[in-house]
Amino acid sequence: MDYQQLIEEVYREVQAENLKGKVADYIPEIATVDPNQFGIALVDLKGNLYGVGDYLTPFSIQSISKVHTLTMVFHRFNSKLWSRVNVEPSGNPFNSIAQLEYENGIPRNPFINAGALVITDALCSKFENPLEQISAFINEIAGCDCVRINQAVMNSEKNNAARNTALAYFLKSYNNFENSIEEVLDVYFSHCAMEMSCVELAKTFSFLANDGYSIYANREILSESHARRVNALMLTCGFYDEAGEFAYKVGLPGKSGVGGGVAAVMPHKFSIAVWSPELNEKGNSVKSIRALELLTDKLAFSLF
Ligand SMILES: NC(=O)CC[C@H](N)C(=O)O
Repeated sequence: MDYQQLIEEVYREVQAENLKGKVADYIPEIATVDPNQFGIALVDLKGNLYGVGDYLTPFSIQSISKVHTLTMVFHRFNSKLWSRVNVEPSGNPFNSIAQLEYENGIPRNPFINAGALVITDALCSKFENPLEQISAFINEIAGCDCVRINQAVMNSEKNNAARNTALAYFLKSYNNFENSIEEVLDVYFSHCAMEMSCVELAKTFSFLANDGYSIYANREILSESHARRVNALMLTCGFYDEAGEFAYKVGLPGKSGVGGGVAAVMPHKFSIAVWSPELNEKGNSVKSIRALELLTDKLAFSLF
């Protein structure tokens, strides 16, 4: 399969469809990006890179960083941490608070905001400088010094933090929060405000297509069985209340962010990152999802 030709074809067809959505505006700084940008990068397991469109332009990875932070604590899978967060799809918006109350402060999964806050809290308990550790980890698995935290995006989210702050207090009221709320939120907003290009992001997901082994870090990042579990979580929970539709249409484990990025993996073949800022009403990028749907259609295979 000629991957370059494949992604160019997908790119052209998606552009011709002229799909429309809405750039996330609850983080005002994100709303300032040019909505017409669109890029695709694919990285195979030998490290060959393929790209089209704005695949070298950095963008805000937002919730996609929740896969990286989860990976950093995953070896504690059998430990106490996993009584603090579940592994079930939520069927609710990413920032929903309702479910947290009737499930006694245990978030449904690590990818909704409440669950990701628990993971960031665990990183704050584990490390003296959690943000430095997160950046160093992502740089290592990307094989380059590519992580940049966009301070304007970070401040913009911090100044519009009512919902996430409420979630954190709610977790605390159920004793499911160990550190200071301000500290954890700062680390959370900062890792969400990391910027990367499609090609850098695809590299950071490569280990998940490769049974947990990173060809960039030259080491096992997760055991094969843990890598499979992170992929299972992405498949069932990576797109919030659109996870079922993504599995149905695309059939790959993936994770979206409100910056318009989607990263996905085809186990044993490649990782891919697609970016386009306009989102549907579920907070997922319209063009990125359509591109991945066309891609697996043309490849005529997915996980299934
Ligand atoms: N889905 C997302 O990308 C949401 C991330 C964003 N930083 C938030 O907490 O709201």
